[in-house]
Amino acid sequence: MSAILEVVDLCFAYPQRPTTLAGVNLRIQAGERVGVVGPNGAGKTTLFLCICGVLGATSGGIRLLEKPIQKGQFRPEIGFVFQNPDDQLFCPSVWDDVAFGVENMGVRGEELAQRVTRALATTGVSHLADRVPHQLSGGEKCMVAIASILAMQPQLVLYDEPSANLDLSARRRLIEFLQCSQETILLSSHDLELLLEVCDRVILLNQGQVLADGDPRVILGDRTLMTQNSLEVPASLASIQ
Ligand SMILES: Nc1ncnc2c1ncn2[C@@H]1O[C@H](COP(=O)(O)OP(=O)(O)OP(=O)(O)O)[C@@H](O)[C@H]1O
Repeated sequence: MSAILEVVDLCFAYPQRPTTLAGVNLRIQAGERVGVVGPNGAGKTTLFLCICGVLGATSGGIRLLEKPIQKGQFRPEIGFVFQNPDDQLFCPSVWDDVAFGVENMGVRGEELAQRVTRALATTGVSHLADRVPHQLSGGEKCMVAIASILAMQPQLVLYDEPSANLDLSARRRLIEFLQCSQETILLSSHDLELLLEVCDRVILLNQGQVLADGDPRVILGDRTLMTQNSLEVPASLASIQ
């Protein structure tokens, strides 16, 4: 079966810095929901920035839908939801923000309106369409930022710490949304309980290398592996051991 995303021997170093990604290999099939865990500085965000072409690999390669990712080249098949929605929302209204990326793809008129309407409905924020983005709550901004990506109809969505700064009910809405979402997902988070609820596979990254790849309950429940990598077994798994 062909992969939607293939990362082969990916290495990356920031200028004048030691290697951040040291030979990452990853193969993701369409429809998978893959969590990425690892301690601070493990290279999770850097990996995402390479996958979406913001950073160029030092060596190795990335293929999305069998076509190589090239630095700086816009690929609408991939969407990146930033950790901080304020980095993503800058228009005078929510509607404009959700329309922005789609318009840049050259979509206009009825199709543009339909895509924005659908993305707002899918993320449960249709009622916010006329609001000023920077006046929204953290949870509202998070869902609007996701809507702005979904409107571009990506096949693979990268979520970088999507539950950071969300209260319990906003986090719950996010989990329910992710559980029903149709796209292939790569989701980096320190919220291991969220990963257990959403993901069917987890990758453990540390010092720029994939140290484990498999069933979330097996990997996140492995006390030795977790401790060695400055992580903790999530409470829901610790209680059943
Ligand atoms: N723009 C940059 N220039 C130089 N070094 C950077 C840059 N961005 C990140 N780094 C370094 O690269 C390493 C990996 O950072 P990265 O943000 O990818 O880790 P992370 O796993 O996402 O961490 P966290 O869980 O804390 O968000 C860190 O040592 C970090 O200091």
